[in-house]
Amino acid sequence: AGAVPAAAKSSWGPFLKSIASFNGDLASLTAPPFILSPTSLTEYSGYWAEHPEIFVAPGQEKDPQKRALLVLKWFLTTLKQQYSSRSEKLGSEKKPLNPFLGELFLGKWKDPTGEIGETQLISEQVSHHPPVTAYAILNEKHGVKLEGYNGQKASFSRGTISVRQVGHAKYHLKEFDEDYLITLPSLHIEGIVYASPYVELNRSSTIHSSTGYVAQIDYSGKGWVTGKKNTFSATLKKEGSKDILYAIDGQWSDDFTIKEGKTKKELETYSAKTTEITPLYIAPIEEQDPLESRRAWAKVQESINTGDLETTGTEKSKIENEQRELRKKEKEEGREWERRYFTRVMDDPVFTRLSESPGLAAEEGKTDGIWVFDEKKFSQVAKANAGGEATNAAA
Ligand SMILES: CCC(=O)OC[C@H](C)CC[C@H]1O[C@H]2C[C@H]3[C@@H]4CC=C5C[C@@H](O)CC[C@]5(C)[C@H]4CC[C@]3(C)[C@H]2[C@@H]1C
Repeated sequence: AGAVPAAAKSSWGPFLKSIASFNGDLASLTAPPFILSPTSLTEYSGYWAEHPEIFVAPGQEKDPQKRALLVLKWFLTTLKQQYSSRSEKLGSEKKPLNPFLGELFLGKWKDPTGEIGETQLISEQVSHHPPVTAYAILNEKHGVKLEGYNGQKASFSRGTISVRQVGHAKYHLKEFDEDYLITLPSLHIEGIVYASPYVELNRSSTIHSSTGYVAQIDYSGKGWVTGKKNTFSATLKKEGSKDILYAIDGQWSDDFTIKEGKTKKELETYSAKTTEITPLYIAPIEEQDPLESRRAWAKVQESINTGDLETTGTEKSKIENEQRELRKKEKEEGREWERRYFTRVMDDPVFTRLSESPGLAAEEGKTDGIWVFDEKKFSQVAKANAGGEATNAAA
């Protein structure tokens, strides 16, 4: 991780004091300027499919057991970008912009080859207090749909910030009418006292398939055997069986190897470091909806990038004041902000069926509702936009 300029270190002291009285709301932390990222948290939903070819691979596999392995492999290949891409690119973990209610982040991974087809990203901040981001990633050609939502419950102790993720991801294969319920790993931020924070994943997470396969991923961080960071070991089993069908071991930010459960035969080694990611295409700012992150935060992002703290402050307050006005008006009119692509339900059949599987502590999804992608709303927006284009063309 990059060294922190001495001057910046001086602001680290007050920051460390501020986290000593940390109340669990990450957005409330007064992060020092060098930790502020110009990226909004709504953009993090894109980390789920930066290798579209791996994201759609299960849709082309006829054998259900191999499909379950390909879903586990895809999940593991998303971890490096999810949890260490800021450290790799920017020298340390950063504090993302805290999205406002209704903020959108829309993009697509194009496919010049024609084999993968286009993969669309829809990310929406469906709650501000507490912050919850819902997302859907759609690939029509292979009938693959990922939908999910996540929030964070954070605490601070012994010099590290621990984050439990609330929510889940649901990977659906249309051709096989198959679902995979994915739980989100807990994490903690190491290196805070050295003013060079980075994420390490804790404990374990699971993937339960409607075909009865269970993947468990155990994150051992600085493995006590290897001493290497980001170490994990994963197994794929049939529900109720002790037999390991496949075992995957290694580092989610580097290499990991897929082995046959019984024979330990090495089937494949994946290199997270060398596998190219596909860039996400985002519409130019002038074509974006005012609610889209990079248009809404443009002035704040600009001032963070130029280190102009004062403008960052004033531009952020403008957005926060606009939001307060909107909430006040909604309250007076007795209505709630209309989410554009997602709906909150108290029960989701797939979630219920798969979360009954033993060992899946998914109770948090049941407390204040589950956010699901609303196909009806999506097609209405698409029609409205298409209509819009048509009228522009007509004009
Ligand atoms: C916050 C003040 C400060 O300077 O703290 C020092 C550090 C920057 C720690 C706080 C921030 O660390 C960031 C890491 C962020 C998570 C990274 C990846 C993901 C996966 C994604 O799928 C969902 C979101 C999630 C969990 C991010 C949530 C927000 C985190 C914890 C940032 C912290 C504010």
